[in-house]
Amino acid sequence: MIEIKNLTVGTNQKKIIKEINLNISKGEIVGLTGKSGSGKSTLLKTIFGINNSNFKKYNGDIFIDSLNTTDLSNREIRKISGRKIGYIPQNPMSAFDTRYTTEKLMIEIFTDRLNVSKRDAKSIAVEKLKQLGLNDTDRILSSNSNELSGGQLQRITCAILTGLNTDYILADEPTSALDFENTKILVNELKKFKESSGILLISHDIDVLEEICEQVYVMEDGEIIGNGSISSILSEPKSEFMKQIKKMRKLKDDRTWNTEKYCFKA
Ligand SMILES: Nc1ncnc2c1ncn2[C@@H]1O[C@H](COP(=O)(O)OP(=O)(O)OP(=O)(O)O)[C@@H](O)[C@H]1O
Repeated sequence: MIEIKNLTVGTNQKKIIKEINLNISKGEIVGLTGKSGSGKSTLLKTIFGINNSNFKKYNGDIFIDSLNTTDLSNREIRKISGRKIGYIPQNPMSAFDTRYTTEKLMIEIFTDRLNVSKRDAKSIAVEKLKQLGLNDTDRILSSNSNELSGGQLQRITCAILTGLNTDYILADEPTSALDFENTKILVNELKKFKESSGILLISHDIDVLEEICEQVYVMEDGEIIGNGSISSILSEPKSEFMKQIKKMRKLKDDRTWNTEKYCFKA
């Protein structure tokens, strides 16, 4: 289990996330939503140990399967990264080395971490890419990161982490760059993956959160202001942001209904 206890992080001038308490167990996808700038990505980066250099911890602890990772060195973080915990960044471009093709990158990671031959590593890469809807595997594998889109790079990261069978995945808006069909594919992969892993998922997509998260946390101004199922959160929205989401949802439902009515009439 990942346990976050009373975590407060920020710059010298300002606390960005405040007194966060949150748990992620294997077998569940925990959702995280909230206004832009409320601190969601900061929380994920803090858990993964890659926060901005001008940030400091004011208070709190992070435990990953009882190991206190709050003050681990970069070297120690690298050791658990990919095995115990993996991160799908919101802007994956900077996480990839543009000199590497996807094939070189995936083969290197799988041979190193899974102790398999290059041939087996390539088979795993092809299988995982296809599972994530990246069916044009020859092109994807022979491309460098600067020849691929942000959504493709996020799915490649997801393919690497599912290939490694990482214990916990922190995913920062992995569906935001995807069309409907590929969102469905990724959602199904996350659902399958949660059987053996725990996932913390940032999303603004209420339909996605509703479909795959039993527990969703809402952040505002660095604090968690509510949690529960999407239906319970929307039935008693505690902030302006959640009220807006409820309104948007109703508009969408009305539109769907109207469209159906119109189609039937026609
Ligand atoms: N390096 C930094 N120095 C100072 N403040 C920062 C830094 N990085 C982010 N912030 C501030 O921290 C706050 C939280 O940012 P964060 O990226 O965590 O928000 P978010 O909820 O993930 O937003 P979004 O939904 O737009 O991705 C914002 O006000 C942002 O301006």
